[in-house]
Amino acid sequence: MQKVYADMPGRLPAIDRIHLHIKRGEIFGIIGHSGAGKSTLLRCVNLLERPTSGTIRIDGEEMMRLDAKQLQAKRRKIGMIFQHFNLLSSATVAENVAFPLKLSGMGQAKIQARIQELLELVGLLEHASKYPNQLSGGQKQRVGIARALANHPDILLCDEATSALDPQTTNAILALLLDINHKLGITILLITHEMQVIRAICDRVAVMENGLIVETGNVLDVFLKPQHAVTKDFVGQVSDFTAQTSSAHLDVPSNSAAGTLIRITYVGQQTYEPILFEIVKSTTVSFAILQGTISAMKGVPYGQLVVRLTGGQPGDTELVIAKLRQEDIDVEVIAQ
Ligand SMILES: Nc1ncnc2c1ncn2[C@@H]1O[C@H](COP(=O)(O)OP(=O)(O)OP(=O)(O)O)[C@@H](O)[C@H]1O
Repeated sequence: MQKVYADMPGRLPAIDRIHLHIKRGEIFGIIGHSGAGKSTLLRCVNLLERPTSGTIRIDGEEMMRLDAKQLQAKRRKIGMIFQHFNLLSSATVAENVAFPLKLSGMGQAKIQARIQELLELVGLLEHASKYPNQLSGGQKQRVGIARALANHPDILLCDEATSALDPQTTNAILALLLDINHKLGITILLITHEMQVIRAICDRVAVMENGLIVETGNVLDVFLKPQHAVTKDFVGQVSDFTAQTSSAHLDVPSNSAAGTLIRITYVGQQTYEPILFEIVKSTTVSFAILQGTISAMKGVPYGQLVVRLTGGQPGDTELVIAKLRQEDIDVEVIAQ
């Protein structure tokens, strides 16, 4: 898929060569710096922007082939939330949520019942008759979410939904999105420039630069083995360790040059087990931990250690590495 804006002749396409398949029920994140093309890509999904070439298929249906009425019906099944919430300031919370329900022709009694359900889901029942300017940013986004979910969409598009919020409120909104994904099975496609948003709730991620997707994969893989420079930069935002690949970048004392330098990556339960210690103990090798972190990705703990292995009988270092790998631990030899 490609999008060239009409008023940008001679310039690069806003997005180009996009091939993306998003699975039903997953939370998919698109990350990129300002101008990378994230908003354009997101807005192409529900045809708020029409791609210049290519197709968008949702549930097997080609969006570009729908007539106006069919498109309207399809859009009801695609909710959207925004960075600046886009609420009607002269309408109460309940009226904001009622808006899409009225558009879809629902009767008054049903609308009232649905508003109750939605406000309960987002934790705003007691604020139903307040106006947006009486709410905090987080509460406004909850109204945005309730409104987006009003017509039972299959897909929720999130356009920098937490970028205007403080870190604590961001976490609460991300937790709500995760909860909605679990409870309703709704597919979430979000764009962000914050890697911590990706780490907190996404299953898969695509990294964009200059209108192109430069890297895509499972969040865990992308975090632990970022390939592209932009991805490494984003991963560095949220990691205590950075994805250095050579010992030259590590803060290693110069008098510790001997031995083998390895990076060990643990995921899940392994993170809490003394596997390295147990394996080294069975040999004559010594080890020193030079860097280490433990973090969590969508609730799954993961950790990395940079370790120098020294001494031992010939072949012992190789044995330690082989045994670690047998335990399904990822080992990268950084320097020997
Ligand atoms: N309506 C428009 N008309 C012309 N050019 C546009 C339009 N919208 C976006 N662009 C251009 O397309 C490119 C991609 O912009 P886009 O807003 O999709 O990126 P983004 O990654 O979402 O950035 P940001 O995070 O700053 O919103 C930019 O060069 C931008 O100037």
